Amino acid sequence: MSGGSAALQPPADAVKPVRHADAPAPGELLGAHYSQCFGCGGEQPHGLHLEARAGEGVSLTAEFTVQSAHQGAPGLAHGGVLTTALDETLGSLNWLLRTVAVTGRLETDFARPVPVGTTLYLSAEVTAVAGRKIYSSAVGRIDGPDGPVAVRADALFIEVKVDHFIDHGRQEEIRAAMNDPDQIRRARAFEVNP
Ligand SMILES: CCCCCCCC/C=C\CCCCCCCC(=O)SCCNC(=O)CCNC(=O)[C@H](O)C(C)(C)COP(=O)(O)OP(=O)(O)OC[C@H]1O[C@@H](n2cnc3c(N)ncnc32)[C@H](O)[C@@H]1OP(=O)(O)O
Repeated sequence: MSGGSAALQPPADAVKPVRHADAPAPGELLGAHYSQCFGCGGEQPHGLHLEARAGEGVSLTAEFTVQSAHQGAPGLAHGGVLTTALDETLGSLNWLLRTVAVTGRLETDFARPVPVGTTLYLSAEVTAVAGRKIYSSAVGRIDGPDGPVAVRADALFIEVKVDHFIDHGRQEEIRAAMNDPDQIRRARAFEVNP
C-alpha cells in the first residue's frame, strides 16, 4: 500500500474479497475482455497487449513491454501509459470475482523511470469489498518479477451492470459487440450467475 487518499481506505464494514468458485485456476491466462481494448485487446494495434494470469485468492500477475509508441520523454514510458497498465491489471481482478466493474478512482505512485523496451512485471490483489465498492492495489516491477518497484497504485472499482456499457457506449461498437458470440461469452464470464 502506498497510503492513498481517504477515498481509497475501505470502510469499517468492508469484508475480505471472495474468489468466485468458477474463477480461472491459478496460472491460467485470463485473455482479453474485449478484443479492441487499449489495455488488453489482441486486435488493438495501438494497445498495450497486456497479458494477465490468475494468481491465488483474488490476485493476479500481468506483463506489459513498453514500446516506442508509449514514450513520454525520449526513451522513457509515458506516465499515463503506465497508469493505464495498472488500471488494466486492477480491472482484470474482476474476472476472479466474476463481477463487472469500472474504475471509480485510481492513484499512482511513480517510483522509477521505465525505459522503452522494459517489461513491466505487474501484480495486483483485491484487498476489500464493501457493497458495490471493490478496493485493490497493484505494483509494477522492472528487471524481473522480483526486481525494484517502478510504479504502484491503489484503486476503487465500482460494480456496474452490463447495461452500463450498453447505455453509454457508442452504438456502432455496442451493436458489433452484441452481434459477436465470443464477446457475449466473455461478458458473461464477468457476471455472477449469468
Ligand atoms: C454485450 C455488450 C456489452 C459488452 C460488455 C463488455 C463487458 C466487459 C467487462 C468488463 C469491462 C471492464 C472495462 C475495464 C477497463 C479498465 C478499467 C477502466 O478503465 S473503466 C473506465 C473508466 N471508468 C469509468 O468510465 C467510470 C465512470 N464513472 C461512472 O460511470 C460512475 O461514476 C460510477 C459507475 C463509477 C458510479 O456511479 P453510480 O451512480 O453507479 O454510483 P455512485 O452512487 O455514484 O457510487 C457508488 C459508491 O461508490 C462511491 N464512489 C463512486 N465514485 C467514487 C470515486 N471516484 N471516489 C470515491 N468513491 C466513489 C460512491 O461514493 C458510492 O459510495 P457509497 O455506496 O455511497 O458508500
